[in-house]
Amino acid sequence: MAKKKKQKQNHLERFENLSDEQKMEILSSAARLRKAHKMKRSDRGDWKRNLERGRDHSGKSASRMPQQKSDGLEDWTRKAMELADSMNTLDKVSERELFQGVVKSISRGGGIVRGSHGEMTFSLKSELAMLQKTGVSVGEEIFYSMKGDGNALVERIAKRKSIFSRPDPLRPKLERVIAVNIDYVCMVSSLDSPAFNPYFIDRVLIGARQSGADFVLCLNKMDLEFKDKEKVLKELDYYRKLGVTIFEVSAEEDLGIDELKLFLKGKKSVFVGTSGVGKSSLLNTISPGLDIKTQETREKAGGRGRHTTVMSTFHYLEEDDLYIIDTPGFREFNLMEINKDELKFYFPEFEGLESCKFNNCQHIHELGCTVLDAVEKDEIYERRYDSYLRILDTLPKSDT
Ligand SMILES: Nc1nc2c(ncn2[C@@H]2O[C@H](COP(=O)(O)OP(=O)(O)OP(=O)(O)O)[C@@H](O)[C@H]2O)c(=O)[nH]1
Ligand SMILES: [Zn+2]
Repeated sequence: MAKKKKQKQNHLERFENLSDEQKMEILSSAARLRKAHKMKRSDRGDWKRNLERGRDHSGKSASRMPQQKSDGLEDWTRKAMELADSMNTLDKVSERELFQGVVKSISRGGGIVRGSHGEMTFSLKSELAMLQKTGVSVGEEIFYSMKGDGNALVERIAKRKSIFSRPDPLRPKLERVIAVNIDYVCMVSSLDSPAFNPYFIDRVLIGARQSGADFVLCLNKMDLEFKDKEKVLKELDYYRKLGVTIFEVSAEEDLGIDELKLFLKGKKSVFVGTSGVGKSSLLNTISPGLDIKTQETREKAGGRGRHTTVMSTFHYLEEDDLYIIDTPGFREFNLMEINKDELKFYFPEFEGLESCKFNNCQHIHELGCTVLDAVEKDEIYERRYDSYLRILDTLPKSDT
């Protein structure tokens, strides 16, 4: 009995160490075995009829029928491993012809992929769904085979280089992936109308750092004149000191666009921003071919002025060698997988200070806090410190 248990464990451990392709082969086989078993079971017509009548063949009550073995994939995976062992096929996984592509957009159960065959709809191989914790996302690099109907079947997903996500606004524990494999998170803000919001920028800045991509700030509507312009520009200087890349642009007057395009060339960029900052206008100025609906064009078309971009969409602009992912306008941007003790590490201005009296100092009101000292002496910008406190307020406590 103990030996059997060990064998079972062994099979599962070996399964974990297989390549993705081998795993998939085994899972396919497991699914086939399970299906065959189910069909066999449903063939037992008279047994089933007896069961429905509440009696088995021997006339015993159905409640005392032996429990059916679990349909759990784990057991079938183990059986498939045994089968592969006995037939010696594990090391000879068939190399089907696979093509490479990038996921352009997502819809229920699949989406659109841009690959060697142009753009086509795709579906996911069912075993893949079992291997992946989250489904595929926009920007995903995938390997697909061609199905008989001319659509793609995603067989493998490449390791992600970056993941830009946020919590679901209604279910905060649920991660909503905005885009993957991106080089830049390009945040569009406006100088005014809507007002420049550095608190929002600070959150996205942290989200970008977590994702593994670089943060880029595009300050749009630079053509506007308004009384607090100097104040906003001073704020920008502070971000520059923190090492943030900033482009001052005007989509309306085509200012600073060429510089931005040159910077984005050959890189994958996801564009984010709150509604009305001119993200759609900016993308259309970058490339009129994108033809993204702006608030004005929507109103002219009789729309109600609400967002039309409901999902992220990946665009490749061959002429300029730009990879751009457009996203719906965000109303809020919260952070995930970060706790109260970790937030300080996302504020580079806190680095290099002498350590606080308490090594678990959260820099709120503790005695001997060097961050508070530096804020008082104007060595740390108070507005940024205020942002730190506001974000801190929204985060969960550390687990320890
Ligand atoms: N003055 C000025 N206005 C601009 C500029 N860019 C966009 N706008 C105006 O700002 C408004 C909003 O522009 P959109 O491009 O629709 O903004 P958006 O960020 O895409 O907004 P949503 O689609 O709602 O997410 C429109 O009335 C644009 O004409 C700019 O550079 N300067
Ligand atoms: Zn402190």
